[in-house]
Amino acid sequence: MSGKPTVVVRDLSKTYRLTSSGSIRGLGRKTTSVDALKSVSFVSYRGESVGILGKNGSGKSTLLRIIAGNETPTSGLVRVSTEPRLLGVSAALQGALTGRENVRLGLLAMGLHPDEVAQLEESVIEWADLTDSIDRPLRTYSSGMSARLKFSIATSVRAEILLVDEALSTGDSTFTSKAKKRMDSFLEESGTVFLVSHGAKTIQDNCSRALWLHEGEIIADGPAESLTKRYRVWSNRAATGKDDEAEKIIRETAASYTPPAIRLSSETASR
Ligand SMILES: Nc1ncnc2c1ncn2[C@@H]1O[C@H](COP(=O)(O)OP(=O)(O)OP(=O)(O)O)[C@@H](O)[C@H]1O
Repeated sequence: MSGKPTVVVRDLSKTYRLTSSGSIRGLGRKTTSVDALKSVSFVSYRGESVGILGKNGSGKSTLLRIIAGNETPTSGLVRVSTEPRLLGVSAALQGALTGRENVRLGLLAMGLHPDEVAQLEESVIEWADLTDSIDRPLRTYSSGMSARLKFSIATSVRAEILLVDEALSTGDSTFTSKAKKRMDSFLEESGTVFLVSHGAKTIQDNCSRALWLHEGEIIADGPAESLTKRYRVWSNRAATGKDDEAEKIIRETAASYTPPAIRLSSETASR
């Protein structure tokens, strides 16, 4: 990859510590910890669409939240070329407000001036294909309609780094292909898209590169086409109870992965 680096992640780890009241009268409170990410390293470049694959609880959303700056890592380094925009289907839109009010609120929340909001509003609604229902409360929308609206709001303003958490798997096929076009035009303008999914197909259809997270660690980083094929085989073995075979795939995949050695130009310069 010859483009400019957009996200640099080095030795990133995240441990959540949970305290529970373990016994009567709060005596013997227990602290447990979850290693959500373990020494994750990679560099993304302009023009790349990077899929983050992995089973439930493998650390995908945690990684995205840390890149977005919404969460602090326990250790490690994250550098971004510009402020990333995180687009997640679970992010807050207000059910009691109309679609239009949500568009305004969303755009204002993204830091736009009210004049810019007024200028963009109609195009956001049009892209989401919600002209007829835009003045209805959002809570009356189907999940596909909400996903379209959210995607339209979040992608209406250019960002060099776009982080998408599962949004594409919520819509119907028309929306999925529209969303893909929008992402492609974004990539043509030299952005980087990160897309989180447990669905190999979503990643295969939308990404050039994939990272496979397993229990908080990257076990593969490579072309989406070949990596998603391997992931599918693993996923099939795991789902059909062929645990030994699934485990073997994980072991072999992890064994052939070498984390990148990352040195920042500032570090090189100081030598
Ligand atoms: N705020 C939190 N407090 C405690 N544990 C957390 C928190 N957020 C995530 N975790 C734990 O960290 C691990 C990774 O979670 P994360 O949501 O990043 O995984 P994921 O791959 O995105 O999962 P899914 O595909 O189910 O959304 C899980 O074990 C999860 O329970």
